[in-house]
Amino acid sequence: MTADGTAPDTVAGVLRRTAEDRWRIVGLLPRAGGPAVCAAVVVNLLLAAAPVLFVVATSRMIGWLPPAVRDGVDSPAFGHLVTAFVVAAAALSAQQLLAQLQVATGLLVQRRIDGWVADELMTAALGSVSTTPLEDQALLEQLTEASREVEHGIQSPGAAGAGMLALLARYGQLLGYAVLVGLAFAWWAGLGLLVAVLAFRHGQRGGLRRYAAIYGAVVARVRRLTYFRGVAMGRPAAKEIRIFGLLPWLREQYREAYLDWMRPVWAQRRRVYLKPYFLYTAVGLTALVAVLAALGLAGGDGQVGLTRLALVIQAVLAAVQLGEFYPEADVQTQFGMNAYRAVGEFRTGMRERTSTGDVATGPTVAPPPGRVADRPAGPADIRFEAVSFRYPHRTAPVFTDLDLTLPAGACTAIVGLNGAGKTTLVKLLARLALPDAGRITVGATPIDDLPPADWRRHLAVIFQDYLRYETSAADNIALGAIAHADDRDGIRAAADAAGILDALDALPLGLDTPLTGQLRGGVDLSGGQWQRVAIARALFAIRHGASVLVLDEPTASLDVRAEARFFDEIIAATTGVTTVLISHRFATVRRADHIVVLAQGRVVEQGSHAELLSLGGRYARLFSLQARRFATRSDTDLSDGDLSDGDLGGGPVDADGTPVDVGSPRSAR
Ligand SMILES: Nc1ncnc2c1ncn2[C@@H]1O[C@H](COP(=O)(O)OP(=O)(O)OP(=O)(O)O)[C@@H](O)[C@H]1O
Repeated sequence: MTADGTAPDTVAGVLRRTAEDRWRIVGLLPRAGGPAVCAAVVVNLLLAAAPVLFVVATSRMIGWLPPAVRDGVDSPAFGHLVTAFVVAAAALSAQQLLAQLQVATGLLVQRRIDGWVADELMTAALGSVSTTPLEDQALLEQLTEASREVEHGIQSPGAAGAGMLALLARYGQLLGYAVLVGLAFAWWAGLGLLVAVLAFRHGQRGGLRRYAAIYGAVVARVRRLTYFRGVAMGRPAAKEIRIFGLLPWLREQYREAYLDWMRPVWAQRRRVYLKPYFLYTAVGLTALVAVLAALGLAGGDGQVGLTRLALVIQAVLAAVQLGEFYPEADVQTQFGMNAYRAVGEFRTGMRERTSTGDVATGPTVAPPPGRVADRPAGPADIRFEAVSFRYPHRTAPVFTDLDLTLPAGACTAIVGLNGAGKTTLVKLLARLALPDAGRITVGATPIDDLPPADWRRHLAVIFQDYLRYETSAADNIALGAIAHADDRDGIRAAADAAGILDALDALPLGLDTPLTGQLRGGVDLSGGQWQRVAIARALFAIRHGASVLVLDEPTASLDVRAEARFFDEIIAATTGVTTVLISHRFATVRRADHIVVLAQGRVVEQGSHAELLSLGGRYARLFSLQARRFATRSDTDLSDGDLSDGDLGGGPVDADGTPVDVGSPRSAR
């Protein structure tokens, strides 16, 4: 049952939902702007009138033809014939011109509506403080469906709006023909014609509506299809596909995904299209035959003159053609309405899944340059107090009563096995996920009390899966503090601190080079160079007021020398900034002021590198495991002295593999 209690498959239910969907699209029209919509309405009404006028004029031509032939070129009948011809020709030409104008005004309306809907969609998608609602697969499917149509603009809400306006031309025409038949012959015949054509139309359009419903029910399966197509044709996977010879496998996966998607649609096609089509065609034909039979009888009896006979026959034939599929409106309105329904459902879904504290308040854009965001006074410790958190649809919590302090102005390294919750900790800190229990405070202030946008302006976070923006190198750095994008010196300084300035300067357009191989004149970077650009982005944010730096696996792609110098070159540039460093690499971790070991959703050990080693616990075991591995490798494989100093492992070790602590804590640098 639907919300209004109407069973979805009853005629009333279908009519009601169709009317609601259409009304929603009509409600979108003002978004295209009054003048554009008015122009489109006028064009479509004229496009309705022109063919009707053509039928009238050509019928008059037929009527005047016998007397004109009989009386010669100087006769008034010939004059009427010429006038009718000119009107018919003008109506025909106008029709051609108006068809072009219909496309142009339709596109304008479509683009404006789609722009507005895309905006709505983005606002809804970013409307929650946390990213948790977007972990919900049902919601993600709605977002995918809605954004796909809006993006492609073929079956989008905007196309539906333009399609609705185009229907004015078709139904206006139909009404015109029915009125002509009514005036020239009989009103019951005009009505009969209307019924016949609408029955044909219903057979066509209803089939499309049912088809769209079946298609909509399996649309989630398109995702797999799109995924395999993307993998097969996209650049990122090109190497692996070749190396592992995956083309046959991919082809098979694609074929299976396609069949999985289309099979239910094919299975039902006959039911939804063919049977109703025959039914409504039979009804339409009956009504049509009745009208034409009555006309034939009246014509035979001499009750209807030549002009009127020609008029009615032409009107009926032209009207019958309107019982067909409308390429300029039908698919657009049907699928565009579905897309807009998906937008609405996504918005509602976001609202429902967004708890009260999860609604973004305040501006989400960066403040103008010069305006310092409200900030907690002075550097302050950040505390996780009895924080519990579990992802939706997961049974096991990531954290249970987590207590943790990130000391102000110090560098805290977070260590733990895969899946221990390190990245989740950062999401909680950035309010991209909200605790189920407990709280996070900065100084004495719970971060929940700060407007999310303001709190996030204090953070410079580079996640493991940081973004590689397809824009210039300078922009890639400036996006850390977008309001200061014109601070060219700052961008250069951040790039320099991240050790990437020379490489960027050497690009064809220097810092203005687009960082992508997909654009002409663009250049792609290596993984390590990208990582440095991302680090530079965070440093730029720090330069413009962020006071908490979070780097998730910042040295994962750095070469051995760069990793060894990471602290001296990068972390040194952020003295006094509260820094959180997540890393599996002890050469990076060991120099942090404070090290926290996470396991089973809690802090199991914490202290300095030396303290944790002397504790002989989990950290010491992990450290010596990594150090021993590399000590063995350095004995046998590595002859380069540079590599043995601060390499991928824990640094120097003594003869039996026990790590030797030579790393200076950050506070002592
Ligand atoms: N979006 C998500 N939805 C559901 N579960 C998730 C999600 N992200 C992470 N998890 C789960 O939460 C737990 C912690 O993940 P998290 O990414 O925080 O670990 P991590 O310590 O950063 O791991 P790694 O060292 O591999 O990066 C894992 O069990 C993971 O499977």
